[in-house]
Amino acid sequence: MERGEYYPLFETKMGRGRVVYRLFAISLFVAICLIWLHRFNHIITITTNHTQQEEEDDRGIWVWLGLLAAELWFGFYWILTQAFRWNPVFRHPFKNRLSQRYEHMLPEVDIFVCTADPEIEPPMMVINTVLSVMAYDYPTEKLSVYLSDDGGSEITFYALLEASNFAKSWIPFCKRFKIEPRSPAAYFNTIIDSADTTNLGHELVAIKKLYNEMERRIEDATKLKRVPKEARLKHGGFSQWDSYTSKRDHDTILQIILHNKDPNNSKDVHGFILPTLVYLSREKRPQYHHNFKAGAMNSLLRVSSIISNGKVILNVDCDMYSNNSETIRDVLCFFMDEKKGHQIGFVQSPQIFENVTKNDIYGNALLAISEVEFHGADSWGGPMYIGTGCFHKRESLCGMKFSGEYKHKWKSENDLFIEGNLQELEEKAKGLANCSYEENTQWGKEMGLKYGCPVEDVITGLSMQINGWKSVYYNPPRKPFLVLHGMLLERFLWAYKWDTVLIAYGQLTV
Ligand SMILES: O=c1ccn([C@@H]2O[C@H](COP(=O)(O)OP(=O)(O)O[C@H]3O[C@H](CO)[C@@H](O)[C@H](O)[C@H]3O)[C@@H](O)[C@H]2O)c(=O)[nH]1
Ligand SMILES: [Mn+2]
Repeated sequence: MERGEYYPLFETKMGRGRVVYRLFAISLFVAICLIWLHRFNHIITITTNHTQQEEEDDRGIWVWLGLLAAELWFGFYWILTQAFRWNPVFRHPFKNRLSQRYEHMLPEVDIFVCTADPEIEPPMMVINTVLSVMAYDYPTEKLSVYLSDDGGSEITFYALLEASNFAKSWIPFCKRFKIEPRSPAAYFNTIIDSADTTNLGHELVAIKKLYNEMERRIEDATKLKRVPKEARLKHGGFSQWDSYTSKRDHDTILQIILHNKDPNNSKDVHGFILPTLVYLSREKRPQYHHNFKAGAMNSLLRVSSIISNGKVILNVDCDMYSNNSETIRDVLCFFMDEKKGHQIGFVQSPQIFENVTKNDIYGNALLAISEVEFHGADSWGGPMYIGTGCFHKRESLCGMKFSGEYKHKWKSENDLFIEGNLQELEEKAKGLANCSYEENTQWGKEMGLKYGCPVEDVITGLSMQINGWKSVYYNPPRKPFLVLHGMLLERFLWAYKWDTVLIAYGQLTV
């Protein structure tokens, strides 16, 4: 970069075919107006002109009024939706420039994975998501992965311990062979599909064997609903379940599984540091409302603030794995752009389903939203936050308001200083995930995710925009995330969600 010259870290391109679409939209609008006019005219004629066919017309008027009402409504709705189609924009990050300029001062990134029920969301699925995000192409010492388990399940914890061991081989394998995607299950599926194993040879066979062994142990434990005795004896973390009564009544369970302060256990097979990995099951008591995912996310925000305090936060549901290992770098191009980056509060990527049938005759893939409407929203201050596959600046999520003077300082060093050893840190962090912590605070109102709404993500995103932040929609050809098992699992989850909504609004005790 020459002195004074500014090369942006991303560019925004207008959608092609805008003029054609606008002509089409205007012609449709004229047509809608003509239909309205026609209805009005006819209704006025038959109400004022009572001379001919009076009886017949009187009966017909209700049909005409009904049609007018329907057409007014649909026309009005159509006009509103044009905002999403009028000016679609597309974002293109330049990650080479990011590396050139900021490779040595890339920020810490915290990744929050949420799970809530080991039966609906099997531990194998959860750890595949965790492994996929641990294997991002990003300096591992700047990456922390937190699993929030609202199911408080020992099996999920056991699976995560297994995953932390497997990661020691998996992460170097991913980086060495630059494989995609980095969820082991998804990757092995692509291998079966393409049968292209020749260049990876015995290394692939070895890693697949390790994975299969781990899978068998976890599947066995899941089926038996019991953690193997040896595992329990080996890891002190299981003792935290001693005081456990039920999923809705237990102390905070928190375990820092991998951390660079624990040198014996935090390195991969080649001696390189692994990302920090933390298991959290926040305290639950029957007399306190847990506020579903929003409550879990807010606990994670506080707990992570004293363990890694990443300035950028990625939130994914456990049924959605990372499909592109470069996504963090791409997204940082938006946040770190010297001119436009300051105001960007969050970067949302689409929810794309892994294996929707090719023709998708029922429109299950929701392509109109992900391929058209969100691009349209992006030109009006940005898309909504849809709860998963979203990167936030910690400040925007914690309720800070954006003002014109605000400039984010990306420092080369994290300002977090950890006193004492890991046990002390765990104890301190547990306190932040207690039920009573939020009493008489702004959590759930002005800070963190908002409570009291089944679509907590949408209202949280809107309030960030009210606070002055803009958002960006990032939808590259290789999708950043894929939702697992297509719609089948999603259908189950919807059923489960409506159940939780009914519980919330039916005032049943939870
Ligand atoms: O008490 C709870 C309930 C749910 N979850 C997790 O929250 C996520 C989303 O819940 P789910 O039941 O799967 O809802 P969906 O309708 O599939 O989720 C969509 O809609 C939600 C509400 O708008 C968003 O929060 C999600 O991110 C978005 O994927 C899942 O990972 C759950 O494990 C918790 O952590 N605690
Ligand atoms: Mn879901």
